[in-house]
Formats: sequence, C-alpha cells, structure tokens
Amino acid sequence: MEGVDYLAPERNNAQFDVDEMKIVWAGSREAFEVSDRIARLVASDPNFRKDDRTTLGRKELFKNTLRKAAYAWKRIIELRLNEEEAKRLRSFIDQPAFTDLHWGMFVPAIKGQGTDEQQEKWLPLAYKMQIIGCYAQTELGHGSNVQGLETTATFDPQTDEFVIHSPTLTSCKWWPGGLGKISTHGVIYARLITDGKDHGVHGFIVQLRSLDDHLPLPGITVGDIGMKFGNAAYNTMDNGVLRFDHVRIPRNQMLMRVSQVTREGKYVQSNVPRQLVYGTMVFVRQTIVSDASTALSRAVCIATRYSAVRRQFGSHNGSPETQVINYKTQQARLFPLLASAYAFRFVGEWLKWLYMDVTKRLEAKDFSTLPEAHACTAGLKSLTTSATADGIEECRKLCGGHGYLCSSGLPELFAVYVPACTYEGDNIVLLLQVARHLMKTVSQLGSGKMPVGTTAYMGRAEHLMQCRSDVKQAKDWLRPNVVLEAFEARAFRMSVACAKNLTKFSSPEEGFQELSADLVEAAVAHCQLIVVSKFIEKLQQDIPGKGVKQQLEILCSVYALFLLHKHHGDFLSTGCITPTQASLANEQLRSLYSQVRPNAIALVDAFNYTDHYLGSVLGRYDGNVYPKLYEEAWKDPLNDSVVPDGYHEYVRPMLKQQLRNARL
Ligand SMILES: CCCCC/C=C\C/C=C\C/C=C\C/C=C\C/C=C/C(=O)SCCNC(=O)CCNC(=O)[C@H](O)C(C)(C)COP(=O)(O)OP(=O)(O)OC[C@H]1O[C@@H](n2cnc3c(N)ncnc32)[C@H](O)[C@@H]1OP(=O)(O)O
Ligand SMILES: Cc1cc2nc3c(=O)[nH]c(=O)nc-3n(C[C@H](O)[C@H](O)[C@H](O)COP(=O)(O)OP(=O)(O)OC[C@H]3O[C@@H](n4cnc5c(N)ncnc54)[C@H](O)[C@@H]3O)c2cc1C
Repeated sequence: MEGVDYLAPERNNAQFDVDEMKIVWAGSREAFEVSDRIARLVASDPNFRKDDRTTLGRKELFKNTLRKAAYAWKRIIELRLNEEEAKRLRSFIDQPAFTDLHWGMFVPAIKGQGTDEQQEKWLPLAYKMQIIGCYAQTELGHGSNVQGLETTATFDPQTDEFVIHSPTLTSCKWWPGGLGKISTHGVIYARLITDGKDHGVHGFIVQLRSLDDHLPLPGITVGDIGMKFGNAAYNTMDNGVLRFDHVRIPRNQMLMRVSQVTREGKYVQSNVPRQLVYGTMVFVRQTIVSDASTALSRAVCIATRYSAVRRQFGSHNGSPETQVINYKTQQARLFPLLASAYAFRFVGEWLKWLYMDVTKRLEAKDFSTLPEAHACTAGLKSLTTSATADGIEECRKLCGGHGYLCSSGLPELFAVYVPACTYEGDNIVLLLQVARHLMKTVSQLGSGKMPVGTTAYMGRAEHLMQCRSDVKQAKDWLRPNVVLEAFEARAFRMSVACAKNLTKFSSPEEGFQELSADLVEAAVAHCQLIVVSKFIEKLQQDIPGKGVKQQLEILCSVYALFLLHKHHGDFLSTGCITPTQASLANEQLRSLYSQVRPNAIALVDAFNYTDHYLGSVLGRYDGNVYPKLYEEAWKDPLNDSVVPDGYHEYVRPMLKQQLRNARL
C-alpha cells in the first residue's frame, strides 16, 4: 500500500535520537543541512532521473551523462551554489562524469603544482568551465610505476617551447577520465628533458581539442578506450587514449611550483621536495576514504532495510516467518559492515584534517609531515576501498537472489565502485608504500628519533614487545585501552618481525621483494590500528543527543572486535592475546550484535539517503519491497511486447523442427 511505512515498527524500536545521529554522520549541523537540501533538490528534479540507466546503450548513456552535467552546471549557476553545495549536487546525481575529473583532479593539480601566475591564468577559466580538464598520468605500459612514464617534454630553447611526444605505443596516455571525448585540456605528466638531460616526471598543461569545433589539435590522436566492467556503471565516463606527435606548448605551461625551466633552458629545483609533483594523488586519496564510507553505507542501508523486510522459515501455527535480520549469521555479516561504514566516516574526517594541516605546513615551508600524509592517505585509501568493494558484494549476497537484480541498486554500485581498488594507486602497491614507511620508522627507533603521528605508538617499543592483554572476561573487551593496546602490540610486532627478517637478505631491496606479502600484512595491521584509534578518539568528543554516543560506542567495539576475530591468527601468533581471550572477544561480539539489532534500521536512516540516491527497490525507506519489485519487472524493455523480437525468426522454426522430428 502506498503511504504505509512498513519499517515503522523497526523505527519505533530505536534507542537513540536519529536526528542527532544524522548530524554526527554529516560532520556538523551545517553540513547536514547542505547535504539534506541538495539531496532533496536532486531527487525532486526529473532531469536527474536515473532509473532508466541500466537499459541504455553506451552512446545514449554517455549523451545522457553530458545532458545531466550541462543541466547540473546550469542549476549551479542559477542557484548560485557555493563550492561545497556544487560538489554535493554532482555527487547526488550519482553518475560518474568528466566533471569529476575536471573538479576533482585537473583543478587541484593546477592549485597544488602551479605557480601563483599560472593559477591566476588557468583557474578562472577552469572555474567558469571555459576549459574542461583531465588528469593524464597513466600510460598503456605504465601506471603504478610513475617514474617509468615514457611521454617526453623536451625543451626547445630556439622557440621557448616544450615538445610533447609519445615515442612508443606503450607511452600512449591510457585511462584518464574525461579525456576520451570531452576534455579540452589536460594536466599531462611527462619526462622533462632539457639539453639532453632527463629530469624525471613533471606536469604540463596541454590543450588537446579546439575550443571552436572540439576537434583534436594538430599532432594529437585521442579517443575512448572502450567499454568497462558492468553495463551502466563507469561507462558514463569517457576514459581515454591519447598520443602526441611532437606537440608544441609554451614554456610557461609546465607546472612550475616544484621546479622551473628558465628561458635559457636551465633546470631549477625549488626548495621543496620533488614528491610534491605527486600532491594531487595525496589529495584525491584523501577524498576517496570519505567516499568509501558513502559507498559502503549505501550498500549497508539497502541490505539492512531489506533484511528487516525479508522473511524466511520459522513460522509457527501461521505466524509470520522470521525476519532474516534476526538470524545471527546475517547479523555477523551485516553489522560489522554497518560499523565499518561509521568507522570509515570518522577516519575520513580525520584524514581531511590531516590533509589540511599538511597543506598549511607546506605553505609555511614545513615539509616534515609529508611522509606521514603520504603513508596515511595511501594506506587508508587501500584499506577502505578494499573493504568497501568486498562489503558491497557481501551486501548483495545478504539480499539473496533479489540482490542480483539491477533494481536492487547493488550490481551497479559494485561495478562503479570496484575500480577504486585500482585507480589512484593499486591497493597492494599503496600498502607497500606504507610498509616502507613502517620499516624506515622501525629502523630509526634506536637512533633517538622519536616516531610521530600515527607511528608514535612505536615509541613505546619495549612495552609493546612485552605486554600481555589482561582481559579476563568478555566485557573487558569493551575497554578502549585494552583494545587499543592489543591492536598496537599486534601492528608493532608484525612490523618488527618484518624488519628483523629483512636483515637476513643480502640487500634491503631483495628482502623487500621476498617479504612483500608479509610487509603488506604488517601495513594492513597498522592501517586497521589507525581506523580503530580514530574511532576511539571520536568518542572522546562531546557527542550530544539521547543515546547517540552509546550507539557509537557499540559500533566502535563491533568494528574492533570483528577485526580482532577475523585476524585472530595475527593476534595469537604475535602473542598479544591468548586463545581464551580471543574467544572472549567473540563472545562479546555476539552480545554486541544483539545490542545493534533493535537500532539497525535507525542507524542506516541516519545516513539520510533519499530513495533517489539509493536507487534501490530493496532499500526503499518505506520497506514496500514486493509490489515495487513486481512493478519494476514489468518496466523492463523485454516486457514491451508479449512475444519477443526474434521469436518468429529463431524460436518458432526450432519448435516446428522439433515437431517434425517428433512425428518421424
Ligand atoms: C565512483 C564515482 C566517482 C565519483 C568521483 C567523485 C568526486 C571526484 C573526486 C575525485 C576524483 C576521484 C575519483 C575519480 C576516479 C578515478 C580517477 C583516477 C585517477 C587516477 O588513477 S590518476 C593516476 C593515479 N596513479 C597512481 O596512483 C600511481 C601509483 N604510483 C605512485 O603513486 C608512485 O609511483 C609510487 C607507487 C608511490 C612509487 O613512486 P616512486 O617515485 O617510484 O617512488 P619511490 O622511490 O617508491 O618513492 C620515492 C619517495 O617518494 C615518496 N612518495 C611517493 N609518493 C608520494 C606522494 N604521493 N607524496 C609524498 N611522498 C611520496 C616515497 O615514500 C619515497 O619516500 P622516501 O623518503 O622513502 O624516499
Ligand atoms: C576506472 C579507472 C579510472 C582511471 N582514471 C585515471 C585518470 O583519470 N588518470 C590517470 O592518469 N589514470 C587513471 N587510471 C589509471 C590508474 O591510476 C592505474 O590503473 C592504477 O594506478 C594502477 O596501475 P596499473 O594499471 O599500471 O596496474 P599495474 O601496476 O600494472 O598492476 C597490475 C598488478 O601488478 C601488481 N603490482 C604492480 N606493481 C607491483 C609491485 N611493485 N609489487 C607488487 N605488485 C605489484 C598490482 O598489485 C596488480 O595486481 C584509472 C584507472 C581506472 C581503472
């Protein structure tokens, strides 16, 4: 029945103030109000309809994306939306587009690596969308190994220009979003060559297409790289291929904040670390962590609401069957994901703070926290995107057969999300960066240099190598200090074990290669510790609202004890806890699941997602799933006619043939 809230009994069970939790989730009252207003604006505008997306072919899909992007831009101007509001609007449209890369990478690259003069010239054009940009780093033959890029930018002192060239097939730019069909400009990464000398990879602003007729400029071959995983999903994006044949650009289009080339062709390195050339990746990795909490919370919202609606088995004397959410196995799969969504939200908030802090320091020429920022953004990007991709797929399975329907919203969410494990740095490659940072920190422990930031715990080396957990009963695992010490000891001991093993090899590089699987595990342990500790820190803040803090304490314990249970091998083999303590943790976890159960629906309501944004029949706010699934099925283009196209051509002759054979 329309207008009935089938989940109302669940909502009435909530033991906390959902409106206050919405504010905690959004980050502040103001952020909540902006997000809520813009989400409703998008949901109520038929131009942003998306329910037909999975049935469109690539060309229609792409054209539709362009239409939405243009309409969104028109609304942004008409409504005079500020930067944050415009960003929210683009994200609620929920359709990856060239604008993501324009605003998300092209603009930040110029801001981070351009001189003041370059910013003054290019940013106003980009802000008004008089030019559209992409970020073109990856090549056909080189993605992770940025230092291995082959595109060249050779300075020609005669003309005061750089000559951009793709010397080989493998040097073609390959993957940049927005490049395939739309970008007029790109920040192109190429090896800088002056006077025959290779200075490594630098960024250059290059015009790719004419601003009059959109045709590629002379010397440029550009196109789309083809269909990607999933039907609609990321195929709304024109990921591109680009080849340069001696394309000339003025010298002042090299991004010159980190290093410069003078009129005479002299290479000058500023007094800043060369790693700042990688700064845009640090920025984007940081945003990806917050986006992980959004993607995971969407999937969890769908799976939780549907699990409360879906019933299987357990009917007695005609009573309703059991809601699948009441099965302990369903809870043990679902509630850790719910807790992870909250955990990633808070670590994302913290990472944003860390990024802003490092940016301020860089402006003041303090580069001391750059390695920490790189390690944290790389590690947390890897940890949260892997867990989110796996989590979305788990949510699909939690919804049984109906989860496999596109109308559940889950297949598309998975297909659009899963490349996050690869883009902005392959997740394993990034964990190896964290491992390098950890090995460096461990190797410096004896030197009197105290570790700082998220590795500060390593400063308590002696204690962490010796401590034994004092957990005696299940509820001891609810004490934050007990949990934190177990996670610190586990992470530290895994790092120390790797560091010791590295010394057994003839060179550190050989050891690093040989032990890389163990190093990745140590990096994961360290990153999980960061997430747990930032959740615990969040709980030390003043959190208003009836029962809100209590619910977050429960979720924090679920997150930590779920990890401890999943990785109990690490905790046991490093001797941080005993087998008895491990089973007490599991006992406590079961009890926590029972505490989450009555609040589960309200905890996902706190994400404040509109039905438009969720795009899921199973995750509808009102829980009216079956009639809508039935309605949705009839909308499929295959049901436009009773007898399908092709029947008379292929099936009928076959049937006739069978009849003839039967008569024989
Ligand atoms: C789903 C819908 C989308 C909606 C989008 C919504 C909003 C839009 C917002 C943003 C857009 C987001 C997503 C859009 C989707 C896709 C976009 C994708 C874009 C891309 O993928 S761009 C290409 C990204 N490429 C990579 O990430 C490559 C990974 N490789 C590397 O980063 C490096 O090569 C490496 C692995 C780190 C190794 O580097 P290398 O120079 O060889 O170095 P080393 O010798 O190992 O290290 C030298 C030294 O430098 C330190 N280092 C390395 N990197 C950094 C860094 N980034 N910052 C600071 N320091 C760094 C390293 O630690 C070493 O230090 P030492 O002290 O040890 O010497
Ligand atoms: C949807 C999407 C959008 C993208 N958008 C952009 C964009 O806008 N701009 C842009 O420039 N790029 C973009 N990319 C490219 C992306 O950044 C790269 O694909 C990514 O950095 C991974 O690099 P790769 O493809 O070279 O993988 P590879 O490095 O070839 O990885 C292949 C395998 O090798 C392993 N591996 C690699 N190196 C090591 C190592 N040292 N040790 C152990 N294992 C290793 C990896 O773990 C992986 O399993 C995009 C990619 C995708 C999928």
